[in-house]
Amino acid sequence: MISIKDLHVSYGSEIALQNVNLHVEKNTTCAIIGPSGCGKTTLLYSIGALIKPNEGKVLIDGQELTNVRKNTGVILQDYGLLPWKTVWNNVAFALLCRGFNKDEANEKVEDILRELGIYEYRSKYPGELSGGQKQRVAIGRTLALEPDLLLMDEPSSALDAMTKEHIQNIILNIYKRKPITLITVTHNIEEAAFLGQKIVIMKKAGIVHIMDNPYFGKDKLRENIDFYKFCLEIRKWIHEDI
Ligand SMILES: Nc1ncnc2c1ncn2[C@@H]1O[C@H](COP(=O)(O)OP(=O)(O)OP(=O)(O)O)[C@@H](O)[C@H]1O
Repeated sequence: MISIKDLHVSYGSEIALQNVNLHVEKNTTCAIIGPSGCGKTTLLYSIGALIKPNEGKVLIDGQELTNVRKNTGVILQDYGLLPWKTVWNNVAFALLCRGFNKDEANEKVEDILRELGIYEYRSKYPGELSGGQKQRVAIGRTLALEPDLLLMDEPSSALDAMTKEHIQNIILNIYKRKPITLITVTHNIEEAAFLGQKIVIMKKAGIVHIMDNPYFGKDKLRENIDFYKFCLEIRKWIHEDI
């Protein structure tokens, strides 16, 4: 479980987070949504220990977070792929750095590339891939390390509408097959409602509302009118003057 207590983060005189409190149960998903500059990325980075809070703390499974955890996977907006390595080697590299031997790494790389439907691109370089393919490689590279907590910053923001849905489906299916704790930062209301069991709505430097998502994981969600009504409820909270 993730437990965030009275978190405060400033960049110089800019207050990015103030008195933020949040609990996310183990192996559940949570989407963080809010306008640009409200502190979403700062909150995600605090959970990943990529930045240290000025005040307050983050506990993961009861342990106070003081350093980057081995079992936390992070997928950032720009994918972070190594342009001089092939798809195969981008994923393998992460495993070799983690201490897997070559045979173990190769076995895992093949499994994950097949699972994500990118095995056929294994010899290509990131520069030869579409945005959606790059994102799948980035997801594969992180998932190969079998994290128990996955943090994603705008996983589909750079993608067109169809590819966005495809990536969201892949993420949801991966979660359904093997639940881990999944935290997604997004600007996109549909993405939040699709990927978040819990929807955290932020406004300038704080959380203004938390919603449980009764539609999470349901079949044919995008054909369900109630799903879009739920999206409208989220929208009201984002646009409400508080
Ligand atoms: N390195 C930094 N130095 C100074 N100010 C920063 C830095 N990073 C973020 N900020 C400021 O902190 C506030 C929160 O930024 P953050 O990136 O967390 O917001 P966000 O909600 O993720 O924004 P976006 O949706 O545009 O990515 C903003 O006002 C931003 O300008």
